[in-house]
Amino acid sequence: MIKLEQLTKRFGKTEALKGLSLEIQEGTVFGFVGPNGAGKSTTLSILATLLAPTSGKAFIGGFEVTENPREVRRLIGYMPDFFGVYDNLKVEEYLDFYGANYDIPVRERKEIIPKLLELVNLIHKREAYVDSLSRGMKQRLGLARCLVHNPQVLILDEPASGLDPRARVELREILKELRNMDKTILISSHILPELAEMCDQIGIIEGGELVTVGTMEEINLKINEQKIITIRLLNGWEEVIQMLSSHPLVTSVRRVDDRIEAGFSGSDAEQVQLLAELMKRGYPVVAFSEAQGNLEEIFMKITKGVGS
Ligand SMILES: Nc1ncnc2c1ncn2[C@@H]1O[C@H](COP(=O)(O)OP(=O)(O)OP(=O)(O)O)[C@@H](O)[C@H]1O
Repeated sequence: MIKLEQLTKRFGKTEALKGLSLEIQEGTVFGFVGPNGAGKSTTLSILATLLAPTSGKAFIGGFEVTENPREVRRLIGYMPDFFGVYDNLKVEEYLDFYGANYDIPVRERKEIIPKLLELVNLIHKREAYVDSLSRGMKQRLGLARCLVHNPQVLILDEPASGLDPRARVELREILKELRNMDKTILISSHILPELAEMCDQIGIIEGGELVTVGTMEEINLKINEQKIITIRLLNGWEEVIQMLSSHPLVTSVRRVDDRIEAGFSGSDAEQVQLLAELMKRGYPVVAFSEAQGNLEEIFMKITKGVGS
């Protein structure tokens, strides 16, 4: 349903996307995760036909986004990460305005809009001014807006950002309903756990490149496979960093303040061996431990390690 082929995008000297390739099957809820500046919004804007790639191709439903933008726009509903201000527009009028933009006849709009407001739990706010809505309500209205023309594909840029836990649960429930309606949904976030429960598949992007793609189970496995070992020394930092860099089970090494953080893909026994090796060589190890962290922190460390 969605296909990216070697997509690149340059903004002057900044390479926002460096040859991104990805395929998303119909009916999938796909989570696009990465730290700030990873290239998520750039990718979604290209798919939404708002930005042209520097090279490469992007297809939705078989239509290439730069060659057939009109067909693509009919297929997609796009929710940007930023909401404008809508003085003096009521919730219902707001949706009616967007429906008119898609040339939906008045009679149909009168039928569709209450249904959409039911779907996003805003029917009780139909007469309220858009500006008076809470952030969570505005996000849900944004969702309703991109559903006005009944698109098959939804592209949602950071829809959960700035929402409190309850508003997030509500959003998740709506996405479940949309999934049951067989929509293909591409949703971005910089927080992995935020997407973990609602997505069938996750793609992690960093520095304009795809780091990994898989089901949440597969991603969890990868994360668990890789431990982060923290080492503190009295001295000899450079030598230890060099030794670790050439160690076959060490996947990344960096110095952070008064410690070294090393990505390690070995077993517990191999971890013991690594420590033994450091001791044997006489390095003054003050501390050697596995970094504790929640899913999010570990994810951030891994993406930093892989991207740099
Ligand atoms: N219009 C622009 N002009 C110049 N540089 C840009 C522009 N848009 C994006 N960039 C740069 O491209 C890179 C990717 O940005 P992008 O907004 O796609 O990242 P992101 O993953 O969506 O991050 P965030 O979560 O912060 O929105 C960044 O380095 C950003 O500064």
